[in-house]
Amino acid sequence: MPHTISFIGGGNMARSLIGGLIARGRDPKRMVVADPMQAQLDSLHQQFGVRGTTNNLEAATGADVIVLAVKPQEMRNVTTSLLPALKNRPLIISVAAGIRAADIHRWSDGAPIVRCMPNRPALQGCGMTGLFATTDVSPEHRRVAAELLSAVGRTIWVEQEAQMDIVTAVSGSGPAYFFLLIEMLETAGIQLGLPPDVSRQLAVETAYGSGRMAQESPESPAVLRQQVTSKGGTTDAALRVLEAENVRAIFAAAIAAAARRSAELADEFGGTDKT
Ligand SMILES: NC(=O)C1=CN([C@@H]2O[C@H](COP(=O)(O)OP(=O)(O)OC[C@H]3O[C@@H](n4cnc5c(N)ncnc54)[C@H](OP(=O)(O)O)[C@@H]3O)[C@@H](O)[C@H]2O)C=CC1
Ligand SMILES: O=C(O)[C@@H]1CCC=N1
Repeated sequence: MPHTISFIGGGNMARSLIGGLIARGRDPKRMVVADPMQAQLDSLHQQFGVRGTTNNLEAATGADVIVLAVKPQEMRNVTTSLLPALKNRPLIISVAAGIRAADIHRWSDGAPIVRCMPNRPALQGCGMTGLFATTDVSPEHRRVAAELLSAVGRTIWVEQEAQMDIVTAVSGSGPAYFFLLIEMLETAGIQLGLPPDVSRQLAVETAYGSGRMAQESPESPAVLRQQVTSKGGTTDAALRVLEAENVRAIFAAAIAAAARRSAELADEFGGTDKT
């Protein structure tokens, strides 16, 4: 019998996971979602047929797996409010940025915790999720968490919890960097004289094709880039501008800022535990 899953928080990330799981055959009747906004619950019900409630405790009671999909700021209150539902030791999966396993473990009175950092393309079944669990989490619970997230894309375990901050910066936030690049390509195309719909299509399909090629090709992204870049040609002209403007340093600083912010969120809204 597949697990019953309770989502606490029905926002963007929960929507991506619920939609991705249902599209890949999970039974919406074995899921429930809790959110304070009735409109949010109605929209999830309409789109995916999943039951909603504004009562977190009701949603969590009897679930085998509880996915905490609220903002890091809410994690402490939400977890402690679920305590009566945690007596049967359901698995807690946290997708919250930053918040450390030891803090959730403490707030939940010792529940097994797997931290997951998925990303929004989970909705399309092509998400990327980094997972981390402390050594006391059983192989069975690790398997359940990995299986759940594998249903909506690829998964990878990290060994050190601090690496989850870096996963968050690279792949959790990562879709936003690619969307920004798509926006910038689209805008540049329009400014140079293309109709907006033509420019949008060129930008989106180029991003899709490049991602697929990077995924499927045995070559590294650096080699694939070189294969597009004819000496003295158009790509070379563009890349020279990007390198001269220090695009690599800009991206390195941006991603470091995201990783730093993840660690800060843990300190601000978690506690002092560091593992
Ligand atoms: N968005 C993304 O791409 C990713 C997000 N994450 C993580 O997922 C978590 C959720 O992010 P995201 O989905 O973007 O945020 P959203 O704000 O879209 O979703 C959070 C939802 O939780 C609801 N909520 C607020 N308080 C409570 C409460 N006490 N009990 C139940 N539900 C509550 C919010 O309602 P209301 O709006 O009314 O406050 C909102 O609908 C975060 O911790 C984030 O770090 C991880 C990976 C990627
Ligand atoms: O921006 C955020 O904090 C969340 C975590 C990763 C993606 N969105």
